Amino acid sequence: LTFQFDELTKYIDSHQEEYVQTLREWVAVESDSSNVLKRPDLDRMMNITAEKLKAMGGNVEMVDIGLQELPSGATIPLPKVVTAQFGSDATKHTVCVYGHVDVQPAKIEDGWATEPYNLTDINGNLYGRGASDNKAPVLAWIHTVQAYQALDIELPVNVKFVIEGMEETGSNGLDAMILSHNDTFFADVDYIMISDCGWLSRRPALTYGTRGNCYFFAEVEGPTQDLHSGVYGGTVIEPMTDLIGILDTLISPGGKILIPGILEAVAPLSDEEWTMYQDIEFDVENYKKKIGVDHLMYSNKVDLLAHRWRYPTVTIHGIEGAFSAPGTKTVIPAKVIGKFSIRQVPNMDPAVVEKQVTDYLHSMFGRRKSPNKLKVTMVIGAKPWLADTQHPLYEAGQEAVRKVFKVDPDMIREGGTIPIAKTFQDVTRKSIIMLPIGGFDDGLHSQNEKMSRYNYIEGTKLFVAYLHEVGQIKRN
Ligand SMILES: NCC(=O)N[C@@H](Cc1c[nH]cn1)C(=O)O
Ligand SMILES: [Zn+2]
Ligand SMILES: [Zn+2]
Repeated sequence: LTFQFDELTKYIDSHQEEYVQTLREWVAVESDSSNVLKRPDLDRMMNITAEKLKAMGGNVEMVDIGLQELPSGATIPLPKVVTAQFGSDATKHTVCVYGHVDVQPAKIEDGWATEPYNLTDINGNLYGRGASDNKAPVLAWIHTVQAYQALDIELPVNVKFVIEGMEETGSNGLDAMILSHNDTFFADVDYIMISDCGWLSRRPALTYGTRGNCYFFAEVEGPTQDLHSGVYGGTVIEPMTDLIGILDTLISPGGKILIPGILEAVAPLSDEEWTMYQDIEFDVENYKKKIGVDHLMYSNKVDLLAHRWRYPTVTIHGIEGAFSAPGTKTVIPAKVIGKFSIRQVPNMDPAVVEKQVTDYLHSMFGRRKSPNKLKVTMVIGAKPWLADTQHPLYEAGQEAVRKVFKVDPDMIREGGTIPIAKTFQDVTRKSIIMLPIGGFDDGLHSQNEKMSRYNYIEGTKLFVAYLHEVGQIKRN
């Protein structure tokens, strides 16, 4: 079978506007999985995804994954997971592409230069929430199959899809779905492909590790209702003061995690890793410029990469119930919920971390002798994932990158989390590769998230080439 790469890339180039228009339609759906009020939009996004795959002749199912329990105790249906299958030739490998079409929240008031849900092209950059994370990569995979179909070129592998709508909130319900479909949908899958991350620089990359994440709520409850801070201040032991006090014991100003046991679990950095990081092209000054800071926790490349990829960190995200609007409300909030997360790395175990954090916060709170009530809950416990870079999947990735971009890819890890990656690895026991097409400066989860046309279109070509390369891997 000769590989008709030129025909395929020409087809992709000539359909660029159509691909951008589809991305525009997808970005217009406010599929924010963290806000239950947006659930109808998220459900609509899952339907749009399923319809797109059906229109291409895929064998599509919308899998019911049960209910989501809300903090109030009420339940709502989780968005359905879309599965699809193209081809079932037993002589070929079967790959399964995983992606998500839910997004992080975004409001123009957060400081966006353009409407977050109106895809806006500025100098070849397509700005919009979810453009890079993860709608364009999912579409690039779909367009890959479509390009083969349109040119009547046989797919070199059978292609399956698993597209979910809860990734940004920890992939609720997906673990159980994978377990229950392991002997059916996943039985003939050979390899799993994920494109939900970005390059480190302008050089294309292959990703072989992600951090996990343990996300906590620390709720401090005091009076039965909010109080006037002048009338009651000085007499009441304030929940917010307690909360800030205990949150401040999590991490030192220099970035050292202060919770006993956490750092002890971390796999030490090997000499081999140190050398690998040393050889990676990473411009520290550029990195600082991109995020708009003069100083970082560390000044040298290896420390920075190691702390981005393979050491844990604590981030305090916000406080629910706190006064945060513009203006000067003089209130004592009655109940506040501190939200923080701890990125996980080998050999940390979320179940152990949950106990370490809960015990530690209760002991710090105990020292305050406060009459208020503290409740600590871990709401997400996602494990880290690490791949074998010597696997033929990675060789195939290198070959495909060379074919499309004429360079060797960086071999990188990702500081973010794909909560389901480790479950795929443990339950299906199939090899996984992460094949990013996002740019290093896409602003994921941030204001002005974007996907460049270049990455979107060349990324589609990369996937086309990659399927060919995977088709070449010898079958056992
Ligand atoms: N694109 C991957 C991504 O952004 N994943 C989220 C998943 C997550 C982890 N904890 C809560 N959500 C991330 O923040 O890494
Ligand atoms: Zn994502
Ligand atoms: Zn994300």
